[in-house]
Amino acid sequence: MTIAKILDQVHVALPDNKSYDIVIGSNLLNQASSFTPYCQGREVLIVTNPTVAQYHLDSLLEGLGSMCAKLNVVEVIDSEEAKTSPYLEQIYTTLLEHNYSRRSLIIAFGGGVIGDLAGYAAATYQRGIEFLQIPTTLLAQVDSSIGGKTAINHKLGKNMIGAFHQPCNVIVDLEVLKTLPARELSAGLAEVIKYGFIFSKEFITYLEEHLPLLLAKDPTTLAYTIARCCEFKAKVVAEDEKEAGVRALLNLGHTYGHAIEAHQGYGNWLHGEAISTGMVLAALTTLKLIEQGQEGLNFTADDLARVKNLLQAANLPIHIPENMDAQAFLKYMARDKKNLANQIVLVLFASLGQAYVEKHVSPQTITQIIDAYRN
Ligand SMILES: NC(=O)c1ccc[n+]([C@@H]2O[C@H](COP(=O)([O-])OP(=O)(O)OC[C@H]3O[C@@H](n4cnc5c(N)ncnc54)[C@H](O)[C@@H]3O)[C@@H](O)[C@H]2O)c1
Ligand SMILES: O=C(O)C(=O)C[C@@H](O)[C@H](O)[C@H](O)COP(=O)(O)O
Ligand SMILES: [Zn+2]
Repeated sequence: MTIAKILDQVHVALPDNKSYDIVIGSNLLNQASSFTPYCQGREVLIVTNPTVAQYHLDSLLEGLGSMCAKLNVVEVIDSEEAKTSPYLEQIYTTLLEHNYSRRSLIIAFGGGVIGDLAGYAAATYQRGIEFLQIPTTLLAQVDSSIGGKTAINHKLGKNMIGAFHQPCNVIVDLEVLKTLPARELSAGLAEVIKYGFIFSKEFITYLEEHLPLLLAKDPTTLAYTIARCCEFKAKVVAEDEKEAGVRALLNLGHTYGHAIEAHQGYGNWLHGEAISTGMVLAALTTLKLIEQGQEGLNFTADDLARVKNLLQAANLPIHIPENMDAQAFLKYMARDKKNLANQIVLVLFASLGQAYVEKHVSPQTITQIIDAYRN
């Protein structure tokens, strides 16, 4: 058996006994029982999909051994479409058919789609049961498995039906990334790069220098990068669990990006791809506000070029889909969860490596930005 190794551990500090650890390491799955106490003697349901199951389920089942009092697996379809009611229903039905109780535990074993769906099932089944995150994509390891945002989509808007429900533990096994397709790795890198844009110019420079190693899945570089991202997210979630303030910064690029995902049909643009273009639009919005005379912003055309270059180096799109005009964006942006009384709220660049929440961008300005970038 390959030896399991813990490489890092990040604590998410929350009130009301909701704190938990993110355990980062290699070969953790097939010795899972050693790294999480939460399955011992519990009735456990693993929620996954056929792709993840094909590659990694045997390993996890081996790792859980006989520690669970009951263990079943439910596989939903492998698609963003899984974040809809029929698949939530599939999980509830499995739980009920096997008499799972309030003391039972759900394991979300997959990417962000599985995490959001299984997390929402856990938040709502019998008014809420515990769940454990075992994220298997880069995106899920650095972002979606942490912080307790769980949701399904609505055709009129992304993640519109959901709940804040924190996991009891997050187990990040770097080994699973070996089977992750290149396009999905790049989508995860969009959220990695996002942390640099929001919180740290030094991290941007690190990513500019280490992107080839990340794309080559170099284990040391991946481990360092994932741990730094988990730290960024853990800190902001600890400060503002339910997005009353600073947590909104994690939405950089998402107001534009979610509009792209919904308009294109969920899954056609990957989430990371949509927010890549969304972050370029956020940068263009900052530049537009500076042009309009807004003070206190320190962002230049050279910074925009760095934003675009880094995203492109990660093989991410930076252009608007051809079939989307400003009206198409505004239709979805008007329903964004951050909005206040009919005012679109955007997360923009205060400078390169520092984001802020902007409450005063008009639909006319957004139209000008999109029209200019399309041509
Ligand atoms: N809750 C949050 O805070 C949060 C944060 C960011 C994104 N999200 C959500 O996460 C979703 C995107 O997540 P994602 O990018 O992980 O996509 P995903 O869950 O669809 O996974 C991407 C693809 O990779 C496959 N896959 C997963 N692990 C694999 C592995 N180890 N090897 C091979 N293939 C593997 C999946 O089956 C899928 O086909 C979106 O719905 C987005 O809205 C949520
Ligand atoms: O954790 C957060 O907070 C985030 O905003 C992380 C985002 O990367 C993620 O895509 C999240 O699901 C978006 O949340 P939403 O509230 O805009 O749906
Ligand atoms: Zn995101």
